[in-house]
Amino acid sequence: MTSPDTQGATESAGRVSRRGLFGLGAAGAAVVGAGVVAANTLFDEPPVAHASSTSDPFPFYGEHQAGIVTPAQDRLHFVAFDVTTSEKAELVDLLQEWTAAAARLTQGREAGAFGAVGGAAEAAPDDTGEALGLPASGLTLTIGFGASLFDERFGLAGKRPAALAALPKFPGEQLIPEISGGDICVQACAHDPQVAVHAIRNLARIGFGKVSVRWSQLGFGRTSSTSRAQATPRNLMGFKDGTNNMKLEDADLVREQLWATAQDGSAWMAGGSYLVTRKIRMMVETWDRTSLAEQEQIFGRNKGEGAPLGKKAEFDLLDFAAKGADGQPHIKDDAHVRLAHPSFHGNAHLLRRGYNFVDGSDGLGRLDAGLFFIAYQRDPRKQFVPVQLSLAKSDPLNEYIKHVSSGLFACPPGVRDAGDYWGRPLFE
Ligand SMILES: C=CC1=C(C)c2cc3[nH]c(cc4nc(cc5[nH]c(cc1n2)c(C)c5CCC(=O)O)C(CCC(=O)O)=C4C)c(C)c3C=C
Ligand SMILES: [Fe+2]
Repeated sequence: MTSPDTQGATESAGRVSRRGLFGLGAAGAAVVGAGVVAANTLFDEPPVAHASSTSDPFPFYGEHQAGIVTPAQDRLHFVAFDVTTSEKAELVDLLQEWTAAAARLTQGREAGAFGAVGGAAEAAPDDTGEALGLPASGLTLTIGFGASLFDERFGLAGKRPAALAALPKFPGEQLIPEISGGDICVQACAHDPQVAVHAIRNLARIGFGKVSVRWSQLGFGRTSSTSRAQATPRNLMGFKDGTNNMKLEDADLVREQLWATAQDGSAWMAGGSYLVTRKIRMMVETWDRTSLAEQEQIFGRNKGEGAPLGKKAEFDLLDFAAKGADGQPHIKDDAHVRLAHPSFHGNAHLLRRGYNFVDGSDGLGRLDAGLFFIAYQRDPRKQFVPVQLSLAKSDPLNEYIKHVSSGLFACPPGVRDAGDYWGRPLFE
């Protein structure tokens, strides 16, 4: 683990981060100005293994992409791109450029070797500059490929994984096509919103002429824990969300239910995972006029502790058979946690990693707010789909929510080292 102090020491020993650049003073700045190449070679230093504070970096290289089991950060900028070039070689070039930029950005460095102020005055800077002086802030960048990328344009049709099958139409959903789907997505998570936005902005800048932004979403206040070391946060309905989530410590579950394998049918996805996004708008004004008892019955947990109804503590086990003095089950048959529970879906788990969103108000005095639901899994056909079918059919929560956007992406395995790039096994 690297404490802020030891990280500072590493910087003075040679690593040039955005923070280091500003700590160098005039003499150091002159060295950086003359030494763009030097800054680039220093970049090969191994990253720290774990982030110990909210400013530290997470490793970029590894078997799996960061941003999946990584303890969920507080902020999100999610973007979906459409690919506009029809040249496969240009797409591969872009993925290589993006990977190099992502490797730098996630370590708290600028997007390009020259940076916001180190290049020629006549050229546009290769970093936009708004993160100068900011640390890595736990930034992770996670890429995914949508089903539409596997059409005829790039000769990938034969490599489309069966698990990337279109999601069925769910009862009640009101999807807006313009904010759904996309050829490529990038999920940026960080503890500082400026760092997440900076990363996506620079990837979009690098992609100019090859991709265009289809839609994007900002999120705040993670609505899940992905590690037992994290406290369970609350969603905008005021309930603890993420209690029974898959956690990185659940090694067997993570291996069985999160990571795709070559035996699943698409060798290039081995070590990857499938991502489902759903923008779910909440009618918060209606919810806020609903009694506490009804709110708790809808979820099947109490609002204060997050405990299962009939139990006391948050992590007490759900008991769907337990009945109260009135002979009725504490947790109703249509409670959200019962409908979504793995035991009713062939032991199907999800790794939920969603965020709250508030996109201002809707012009009628109502908050345009809700949950940007994110879930990773090994096969959405066996995991997200059955759970969501059951929720869409019977969940009383539906009176207060509306699904307005949907995305499904195949997130490839991690980038192994500086010679590798996002999606290489797919394109080779
Ligand atoms: C299809 C998957 C799911 C969608 C969509 C979904 C929407 C949604 N959920 C909440 C709030 C809570 N969900 C909770 C538990 C929970 N939810 C899902 C799946 C979906 N939720 C699962 C698999 C579970 C875990 C069930 C279990 O095993 O116990 C909870 C309880 C706390 C927790 O365990 O996380 C809350 C609260 C909202 C508000 C929402 C849509 C807006
Ligand atoms: Fe849920």
